Amino acid sequence: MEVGFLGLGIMGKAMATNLLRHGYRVTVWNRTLAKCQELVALGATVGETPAAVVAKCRYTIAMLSDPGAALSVVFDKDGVLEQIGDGKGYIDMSTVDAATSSKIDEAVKQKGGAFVEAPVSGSKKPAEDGQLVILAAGDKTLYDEMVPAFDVLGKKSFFLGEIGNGAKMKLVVNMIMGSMMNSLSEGLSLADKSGLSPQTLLDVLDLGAIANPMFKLKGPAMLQGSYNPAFPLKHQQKDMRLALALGDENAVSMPVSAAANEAFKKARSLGLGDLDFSAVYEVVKDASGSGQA
Ligand SMILES: NC(=O)C1=CN([C@@H]2O[C@H](COP(=O)(O)OP(=O)(O)OC[C@H]3O[C@@H](n4cnc5c(N)ncnc54)[C@H](OP(=O)(O)O)[C@@H]3O)[C@@H](O)[C@H]2O)C=CC1
Ligand SMILES: O=CC(=O)O
Repeated sequence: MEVGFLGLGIMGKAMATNLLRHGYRVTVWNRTLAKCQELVALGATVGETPAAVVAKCRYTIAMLSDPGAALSVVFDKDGVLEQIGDGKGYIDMSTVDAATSSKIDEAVKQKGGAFVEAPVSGSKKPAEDGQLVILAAGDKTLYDEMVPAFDVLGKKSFFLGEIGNGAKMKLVVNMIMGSMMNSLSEGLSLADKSGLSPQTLLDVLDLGAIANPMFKLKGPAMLQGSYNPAFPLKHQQKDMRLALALGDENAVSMPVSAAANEAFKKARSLGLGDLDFSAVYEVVKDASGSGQA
């Protein structure tokens, strides 16, 4: 099967690599074209523009940073819309809001193509290991055709019905994750400030009812001040912002998430946006007046 892949950031690179390893023929495009070379070394071919990739491939997957990028790759000159049409499918796996997905869906359908939104839960390592959780919605026929590829990329796919449901599910999940990261940061700060060992706190957490892979993976690195980006903080803040907008639309009060969003915003303003989202700890530590963690 030949697939196109647009966007070779942290996630896209790992996902396209997995497809190549599983025997897919993959044509890649990235805004910064030089990033395609690593994939070429693994057997990919390069399309010069999103339109060129769609012209060549029956199915094209996108994994882009945010709503602006997702829209630009579809609607701008040399974009997806120029070549999408009958018999072609477009699958956007970026984390965006439902309105962005709907705009893309309508435009692709108007041209005779099919569209599935399929954001993913799981970060760099699950992407490398083909262990993502895929939250798909939209055209069911295209979804069914993509299941073999989704099975390479992930450990489980959910089909959630109409367009927008995948985007909304992803935003709810990441809203919870962002709040949990803030809560962990406050806990580590409080432990430190009150004379406890933050590492012992992590050990205690790991044995109890709120043990989870995120605390286990990120906690020790946070104590080292090590924030090599798996999930960039700027993307987590984008997800908090979009989730809060969804809460606004539905008149759902979310004070915990709103406070977490402020901490991520503050971290961005301090230039931490390209670090891992766990770098929000630096902001929480400062706000609590905590010393060394
Ligand atoms: N990292 C993670 O753990 C996870 C991320 N996600 C989501 O997946 C998506 C990708 O994340 P990730 O790979 O980490 O992000 P990166 O920041 O590593 O990569 C972003 C990609 O988007 C491209 N891009 C950005 N702006 C534009 C634009 N205006 N036009 C065209 N291309 C653009 C970048 O191109 P260029 O190389 O030229 O900058 C790059 O290919 C995001 O929506 C994120 O929220 C979902 C689950 C986990
Ligand atoms: O969107 C990020 C993730 O870890 O999932």
